[in-house]
Amino acid sequence: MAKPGKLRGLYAITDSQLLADGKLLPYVEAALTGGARLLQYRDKSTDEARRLREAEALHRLCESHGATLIINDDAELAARLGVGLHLGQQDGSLAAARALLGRQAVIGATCHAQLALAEQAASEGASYVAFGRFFNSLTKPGAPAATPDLLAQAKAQVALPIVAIGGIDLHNAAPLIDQGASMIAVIHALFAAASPTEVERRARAFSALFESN
Ligand SMILES: Cc1ncc(COP(=O)(O)OP(=O)(O)O)c(N)n1
Ligand SMILES: Cc1ncsc1CCOP(=O)(O)O
Repeated sequence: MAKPGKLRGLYAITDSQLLADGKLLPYVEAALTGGARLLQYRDKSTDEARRLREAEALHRLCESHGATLIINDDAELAARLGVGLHLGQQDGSLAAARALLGRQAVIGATCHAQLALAEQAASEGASYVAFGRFFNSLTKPGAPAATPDLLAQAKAQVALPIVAIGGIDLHNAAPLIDQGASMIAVIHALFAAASPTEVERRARAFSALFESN
C-alpha cells in the first residue's frame, strides 16, 4: 500500500497535444521541480515504441524527484516499468490490475460523480478514487459533471485518498481541497504554459495550496 502522505498534493497529467514538439520532458521536469507529487502519463496514441520510450524517461525523472509515476489505461506498460496505473470505468478490471501490479502499486480509479463507483473501486483494491470533472474542462469537455459537495460525502464514506479533476486552475482549486480532495489533478492549467519556467511557477502555486489546508 502507498505510504501515508504520498497521495497528497499536485497530480500532474501529461497531454500529448500540449506537450508535443519536445516539450514533454522539460515541462514535466518543471512540474516536478515545482512540487508535483504524482505524474500521470496519459497518451492515447498506438505507437507502442514511443510510449515505452517516453514512459521510461518519465519514470527516471519521477525517481529523481521522489515523485510517483502513474500510467493511464495500460496495465501492461505499468507492469513492465513497475509503476502505478490509473483505470477508467471502461479500462479493464481493477482487481486484475491489483493482482498484476502487486500490493505496493498506486492504482487509481475514475468514479465520475458516483459514490457507488468509489465504494466498488475501494473493494477491488484501489489506492485512490478520482471524481470530476468539477469545472469546464478544455481537455475533456464531455466528462460527467460533479459538484464540490461530493468530495465531503466521499471523504465521509470512502476510506481512500480523493482526487479532484476537471477544469481545475489556481483560482478554483482551494475549495476542492477544503471539501476533502487530497490531490488536485491538472492538465491544462499546468501545461498550457509558454515555458518550463511558467510551468514550475504554476506547480509551486498549486503545491502551496496544500500547505495552507
Ligand atoms: C486522476 C484521473 N482521474 C480521472 C481520469 C479520467 O480517466 P478515464 O475516465 O479513463 O478517461 P481518460 O483519461 O482515459 O480519457 C484520469 N485520467 N486521471
Ligand atoms: C482526464 C479527465 N477526466 C475528467 S476531466 C479530465 C481532463 C482534465 O484536464 P484539465 O485539467 O485540462 O481539465
